[in-house]
Amino acid sequence: MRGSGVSRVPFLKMNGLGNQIVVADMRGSKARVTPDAAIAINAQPQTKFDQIMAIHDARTPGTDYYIEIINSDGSRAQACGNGMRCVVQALGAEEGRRRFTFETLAGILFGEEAADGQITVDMGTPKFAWYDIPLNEEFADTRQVELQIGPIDAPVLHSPSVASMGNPHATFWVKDDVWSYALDRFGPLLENHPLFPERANISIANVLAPDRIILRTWERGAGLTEACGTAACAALVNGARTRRTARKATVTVPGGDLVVEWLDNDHVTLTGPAEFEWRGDLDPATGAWTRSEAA
Ligand SMILES: N[C@@H](CCC[C@H](N)C(=O)O)C(=O)O
Repeated sequence: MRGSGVSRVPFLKMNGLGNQIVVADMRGSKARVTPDAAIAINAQPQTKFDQIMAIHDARTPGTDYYIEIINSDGSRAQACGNGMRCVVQALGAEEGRRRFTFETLAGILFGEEAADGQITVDMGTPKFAWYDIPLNEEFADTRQVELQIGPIDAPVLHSPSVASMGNPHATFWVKDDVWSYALDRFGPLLENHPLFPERANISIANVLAPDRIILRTWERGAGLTEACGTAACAALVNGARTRRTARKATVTVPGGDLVVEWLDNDHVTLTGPAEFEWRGDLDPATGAWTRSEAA
């Protein structure tokens, strides 16, 4: 997959539990995927994606690669759990090893593929201070913040727990079916709510048992997705600190099951699968792409 320094770079179309991922190999290239290219790639049905994971040469000693994360609206994201699993699988297949250390905007992360194909990514430590998420208003306790949607006296969704997993998340707790909420309608309003100066990923969570959460997410910069790994991590840490869940749970998202654990060292791990679909090459400046003949 290694890039050759010419203007087109190889890419893999992959998914992490249905989270649509393009892994672009920018190694050896000085180029970056432009916002216009991302929007153009996403505009075509075959390459509609949630995130591009751009693999760059390492910038920091002790890390294998620098990973840049680009949402389908062209914006940059600090973290992407499902995309990191795709990167681990892609590089593992190429390099014949199982463990990698990456640098992202969220910090240094580790990823490892087990013999059964399940991939675990250490997503770092969560942050809960209002200015770290960030929020536009000071809250001493971010386990429950004042935010609601729907009629003032009968809100449809209200009082989310908020957290940063490197990127901003709001977890709205519900006691009934997460599918009964019009997340496609409320998601964009909440993502862009003035409380979130950098916008936010918006999730609806139903805790079925201390070790089982059902979750749907409206992703910042990407919209409704089949899976959002960092949202699953945020739901688990928010669940544990509000005593709704244990520190380890299966988080069921539309695309399937993720296992999230909040370790004693404060790091959060995310475990799940990744799937290769097909490969091609693309121009990171314009988004023009070609599918390779060979699978
Ligand atoms: N799909 C992701 C999250 C991607 C980034 C997010 N949309 C943001 O802008 O913060 C995941 O699996 O974590």
